[in-house]
Amino acid sequence: MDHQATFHDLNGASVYITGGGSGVGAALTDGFLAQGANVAFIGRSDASAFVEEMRDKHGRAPLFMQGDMTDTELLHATMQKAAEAHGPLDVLVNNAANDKRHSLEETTAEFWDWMIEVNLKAYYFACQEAARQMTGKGGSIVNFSSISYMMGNAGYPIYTTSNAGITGMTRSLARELGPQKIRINALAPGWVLTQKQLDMWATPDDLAAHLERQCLKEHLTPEDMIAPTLFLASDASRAMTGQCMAVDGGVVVTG
Ligand SMILES: NC(=O)C1=CN([C@@H]2O[C@H](COP(=O)(O)OP(=O)(O)OC[C@H]3O[C@@H](n4cnc5c(N)ncnc54)[C@H](O)[C@@H]3O)[C@@H](O)[C@H]2O)C=CC1
Ligand SMILES: O=C(O)C(=O)C[C@H](O)C(=O)CO
Repeated sequence: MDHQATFHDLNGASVYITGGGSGVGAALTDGFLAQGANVAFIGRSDASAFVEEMRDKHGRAPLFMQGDMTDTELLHATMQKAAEAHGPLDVLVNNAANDKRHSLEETTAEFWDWMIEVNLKAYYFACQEAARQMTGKGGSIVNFSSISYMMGNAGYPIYTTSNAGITGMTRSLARELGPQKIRINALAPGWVLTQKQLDMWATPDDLAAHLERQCLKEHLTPEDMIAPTLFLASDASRAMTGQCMAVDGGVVVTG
C-alpha cells in the first residue's frame, strides 16, 4: 500500500462498512485501519479469520457483526453497537451488494424484491441510521455504485437498476443532509478483480474485452478502491457532496 495517502482526520474516526470482510470491503477495512480509524462491519459469512489477520497487521481488530443487512432492525442494531464501541459514526461506507446474474425472462417477483432489498433498501436504511448518528457533528457517507449501468451491461438488470438508483438516492440525500454537514457521495468502480469475480464471472475473453474499453491497460484490484474511498470519507473532499465518482481505469469518459 505504498501509494496510499494519509488522511489525518480519519485517525480515530468511527467507521462502519457493510460487507467489510471480503472482496473490496476487506480492502477498505484494511485501508481505514491503516489510517488509525476504528472500523466496524457487517457481513453474512463468518469473518473471524480476517478479523485476526487485521489484528495481527494493525494491532487493532475491526468489530465484526455477522448478520443479514436486509433485516433493517438488525442493521440498525449493529450500527448502534458500532457507536457504543467507537463513538457515533463519522463515516458510513455502503459497500455490500450482490451482482447475481439473471435475465428479465427468468425474474420472479420474489427475486426482484430480494435484489432490491440487498442492493437498494439496505443502503437507504443504513443512511437513515448514519444520519441520526451524524446529526449535530457531521460526517461522510460513501455509497458504492458501479459503472455497469452507465455501460448498459446486460446479464444483471436488477443490479444495474439498483446502481442507477444509488446515484439518484445519493443526490437527493445530499440535499436533505447537507444542512447537517453530512456529505454523501457515490463511488462507481469499473471491473475490480476480486477473488469472487475471478472465480465466478471473469472469462479470458471478457477480461480482454473490458481492458480494451479502459484507457488504462491494467485491471483494477480491490486495493485500487482504498484511496478514492478514503478521499471521499475524509475532510479532503469537504466541498464535495451528491457526486458520483467513477474509478474505472477510464471506461466511462465524460465531460
Ligand atoms: N467487483 C467488481 O468488479 C465491482 C464491484 N462494485 C461494487 O463494489 C462493492 C463491493 O463489491 P465486491 O467486493 O465485488 O462484492 P462481493 O460480492 O465480493 O462482497 C460483498 C460483501 O457484502 C456482503 N453482503 C452481501 N449481501 C449481504 C447481506 N444481505 N447482508 C450482509 N452482508 C452482505 C458479503 O458477505 C460480502 O462480504 C459493491 O457495491 C459492488 O456493487 C462495482 C463495480 C464492480
Ligand atoms: O458492477 C459490476 O459487477 C461491474 O461493473 C463489473 C464489470 O464492469 C463487468 O462485468 C464488465 O464486463
